Amino acid sequence: MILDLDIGNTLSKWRLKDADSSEIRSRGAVWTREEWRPGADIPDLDVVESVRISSVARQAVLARTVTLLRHRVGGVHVARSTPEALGVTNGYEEPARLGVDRWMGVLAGYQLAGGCCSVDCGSAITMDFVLPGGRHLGGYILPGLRLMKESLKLGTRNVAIDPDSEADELLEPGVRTVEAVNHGIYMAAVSAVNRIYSEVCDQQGVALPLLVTGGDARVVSRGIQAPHAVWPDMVYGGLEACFPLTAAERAGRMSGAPEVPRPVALEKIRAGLAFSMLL
Ligand SMILES: Nc1ncnc2c1ncn2[C@@H]1O[C@H](COP(=O)(O)OP(=O)(O)OP(=O)(O)O)[C@@H](O)[C@H]1O
Ligand SMILES: CC(C)(CO)[C@@H](O)C(=O)NCCC(=O)O
Ligand SMILES: [K+]
Repeated sequence: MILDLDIGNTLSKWRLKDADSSEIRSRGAVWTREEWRPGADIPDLDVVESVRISSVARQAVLARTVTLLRHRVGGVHVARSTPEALGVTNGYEEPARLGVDRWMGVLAGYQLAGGCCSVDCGSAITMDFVLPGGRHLGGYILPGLRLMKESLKLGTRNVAIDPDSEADELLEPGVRTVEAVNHGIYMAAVSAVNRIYSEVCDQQGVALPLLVTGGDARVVSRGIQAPHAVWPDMVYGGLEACFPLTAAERAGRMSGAPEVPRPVALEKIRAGLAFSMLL
């Protein structure tokens, strides 16, 4: 079995992948804490042959996790943000400072769709752009839905947006605090994603495929106007591409990769931007 780990600021996600059949056997999430330990909610390490890790937690958390795993597991692969990988050049002035979860998303997106915009709706919402040809431009970081809600300190943090809410319900003015906050932060997030996507496509003169991942991907997706695909395993896709271990991975296939819809014509994106400026 292969253990894939995506250690975020809030949650550490894991999945177990069968190295022979490439099937995902189990998955879960635990709070990111001081130390990552196998336990009731974490897989049994006895069945694990290799581990692949993407971590944006404090260095000490990663160091302890790796030390613990090296005692028990043969191959431990830790992803890093590098100046170049898999045909993509990192756009950051200091490439190592780009969050490795973003870098994994960019590499997975590029492998799947070529030039693209990758959006990760987690503790933070990040957007990254790669042009066809592989130049990563850099991106945007904004607070995620939960952080925006907590920062208001209105006692609404535990009332999450129902992921099944319709986008047009969330557009309406709220008539209770919880509703006003939920609708407000939702609009802040989706307006930013829609605007940034359109602006960058306009500036670069290319309509890019759009991919969305992260804990809040499903709800944010409902408000994204451009054609896009939700890919919950996008960060894991980057790990598969960087450290291919199975036959399918060596052939360039990433588990759970979605069909990516063709982007709308650039003229349509530009017309949308021009229209919103007129009002
Ligand atoms: N059980 C959960 N605990 C916390 N957040 C959850 C949970 N389920 C869904 N969410 C939502 O997922 C978001 C966190 O997404 P994700 O799991 O991608 O974060 P993360 O990996 O910790 O983020 P980051 O990588 O930025 O630290 C929160 O904003 C929250 O709204
Ligand atoms: C922005 C987050 C927190 C998103 O998980 C992560 O990618 C990170 O810690 N990045 C480092 C800063 C940067 O990417 O510029
Ligand atoms: K994340």
